[in-house]
Amino acid sequence: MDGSKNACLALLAAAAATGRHVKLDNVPASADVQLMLGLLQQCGFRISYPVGERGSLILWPGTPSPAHPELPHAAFIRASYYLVPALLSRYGSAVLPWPGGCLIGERGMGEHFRVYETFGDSVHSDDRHYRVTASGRRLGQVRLDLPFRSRGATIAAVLRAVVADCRLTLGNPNLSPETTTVLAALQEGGWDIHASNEKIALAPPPQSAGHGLSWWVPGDKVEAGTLACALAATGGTGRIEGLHGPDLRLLADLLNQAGIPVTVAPDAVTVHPGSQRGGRPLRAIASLAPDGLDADFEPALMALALSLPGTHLFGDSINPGRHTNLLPQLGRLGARIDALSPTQCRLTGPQRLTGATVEATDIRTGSALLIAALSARGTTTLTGLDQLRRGHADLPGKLRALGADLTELAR
Ligand SMILES: CC(=O)N[C@H]1[C@@H](OP(=O)(O)OP(=O)(O)OC[C@H]2O[C@@H](n3ccc(=O)[nH]c3=O)[C@H](O)[C@@H]2O)O[C@H](CO)[C@@H](O)[C@@H]1O
Ligand SMILES: C=C(OP(=O)(O)O)C(=O)O
Repeated sequence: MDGSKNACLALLAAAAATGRHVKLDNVPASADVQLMLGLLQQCGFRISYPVGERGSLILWPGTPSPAHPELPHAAFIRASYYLVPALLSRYGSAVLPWPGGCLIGERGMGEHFRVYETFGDSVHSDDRHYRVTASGRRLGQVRLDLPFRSRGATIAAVLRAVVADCRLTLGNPNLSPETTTVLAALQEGGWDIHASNEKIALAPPPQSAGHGLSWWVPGDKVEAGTLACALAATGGTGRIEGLHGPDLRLLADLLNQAGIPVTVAPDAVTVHPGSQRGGRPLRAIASLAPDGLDADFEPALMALALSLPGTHLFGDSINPGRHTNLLPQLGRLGARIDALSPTQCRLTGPQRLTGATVEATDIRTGSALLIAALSARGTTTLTGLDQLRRGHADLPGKLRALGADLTELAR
């Protein structure tokens, strides 16, 4: 299993915010991570790759570029928003194009802006860019409550407190594995952090000049979940290693309830042989609530459900354009799915799918289509591989390792 793209992007921004030398291991070779590294270099951060250590890099502050660079490529990834704190610390302001990433509906930034304003920063935007300007005021303690548990806004608040060298009390935080990975990394650097579902309380290290750090990108839970669903959809068995097992707990519970025996170890998940009969229908509703289903698991579960008996229910109101992307593509394979609303749908399985040409319109639509294609009769051609490559180092290669008959036609 490669490292998680979404955890890695947050860790890279956290490393930049600390201003220290950080060695990062298990960095996935995904396009979004490469793009983030390029953005950091444009701001003067230096990166070296230790010889013979695949997936490792060392990031250090280098010399800031004399002026805030134009960062047009930041428009291609959602996680460029994580760079604001490091840019504020380098240049006193952060000017970035509106973030991109998966086109899965309206993806606001208002909570990020409210975070910065609570720190005393001013925010201005036009139709192409947003600009955050640091107040320059010395802060002792910042308190705020998020209205909903945004992962991006939670990490933004934490990293803003890191560069302000101040205390933070953040109510109603997001504590997804991507967030707790950043919190654990900062704890290693001396930040005093207490996190619960009610709040994150953070205090800076006693001395600001700190030692170098060594962090590990956790295995990609979404990639592992995708592989587990692919195994389950094809009646296969296999063990997926190199992940943080608890990150797969909820997905494993859903599969077990659906009659697919799955066990979770501290660093692996195993899909066992078993019949899919007698299981309960899947109910996969994405949620930002503590212990809610991560939205990025839902498309793979939908693809799996097409091979499972029963009437299954799905919802993702966090990413309101997800179903708009996914349902028509699954439809090209012959899937019959009832859209109950733009963000909720129902399907009855098992269904016979037939190979066709389909498009990975976003990362998780691409992986769901690979799962559906593996259980379809005939050959499926998947286009839009750049989306898959944004999120994964080599998802097709891992599916091949599990026995999939899958060839990449062109790079
Ligand atoms: C790089 C990364 O980790 N991306 C993940 C992150 O995206 P994303 O950054 O969208 O996730 P957040 O949890 O921060 O936000 C969820 C949703 O809340 C809304 N919102 C968020 C912030 C804000 O300031 N204003 C606002 O309106 C947006 O519609 C957004 O789509 O979490 C999503 C939901 O789990 C995942 O699908 C994405 O894979
Ligand atoms: C939605 C995703 O990514 P991003 O937020 O970077 O667009 C994803 O990883 O599935």
